[in-house]
Amino acid sequence: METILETKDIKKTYVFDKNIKQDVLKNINIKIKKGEFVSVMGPSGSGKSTLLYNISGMDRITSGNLIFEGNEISGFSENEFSKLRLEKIGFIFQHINFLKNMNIYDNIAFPAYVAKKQSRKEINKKTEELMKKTGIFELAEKDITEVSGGQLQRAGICRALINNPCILFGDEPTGALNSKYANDVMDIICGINKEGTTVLLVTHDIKVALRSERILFMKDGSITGEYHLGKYENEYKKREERLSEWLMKMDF
Ligand SMILES: Nc1ncnc2c1ncn2[C@@H]1O[C@H](COP(=O)(O)OP(=O)(O)OP(=O)(O)O)[C@@H](O)[C@H]1O
Repeated sequence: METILETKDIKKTYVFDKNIKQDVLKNINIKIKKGEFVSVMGPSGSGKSTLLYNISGMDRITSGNLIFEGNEISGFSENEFSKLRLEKIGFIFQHINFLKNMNIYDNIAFPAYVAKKQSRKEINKKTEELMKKTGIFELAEKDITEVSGGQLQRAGICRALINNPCILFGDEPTGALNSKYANDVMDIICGINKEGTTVLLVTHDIKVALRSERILFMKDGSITGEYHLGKYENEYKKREERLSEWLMKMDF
């Protein structure tokens, strides 16, 4: 299968002052295949979110190579990264940051208005389609303060998908939700993956990781293990046993 995203020896170093540096990502080499569903797990502070932000173009790596759809992008300018994020990348945050003076519908459609790749008619069609798919169509006119956390998270997924990204990143996308909402959100993400979108999530939650086909384990800024679960089917119990056993071996 074709690789959509590859990292070669990427590093991220935070410099606090002249003498204090922290290497948060240390020579990370990963390959994500087109259409794959990958989760990143690991202890708190191991660098999972930093990895996600750096490989999605939200933040800049310190050194190494970042290859997206076969093109080296680590040297991109801010403008080039903005364009790439807008057109090719979807990102679901744990705590969605919506614009306060816009209703849910316009918040979802906003990145499409900015990208100017779709006509108004196409944007409306896509927005409605996504809102129906995630079960929030009736909330279109609502203010962001008038909906539940689970509904807001679904709206965040719609916004992340409005420009038809090739790859969807999520930083603890179910972290702020109760288990019912978390399950619904994961059903939606799995559905999107089945339709062909590559998904890469950071999670602490084994239930979320169980939906993915491959788990990367991070410790102290390095990928220290990976586990192939295979495509999510119905053999939930067996997957849970296998993954729990592996995570125990990884000291998680
Ligand atoms: N902007 C920043 N400036 C300085 N240090 C940072 C910054 N962002 C993260 N760090 C540090 O990098 C390390 C890794 O943080 P990161 O948030 O990536 O870990 P994580 O594995 O996602 O943790 P958690 O599971 O708790 O969210 C931590 O020591 C953190 O303090």
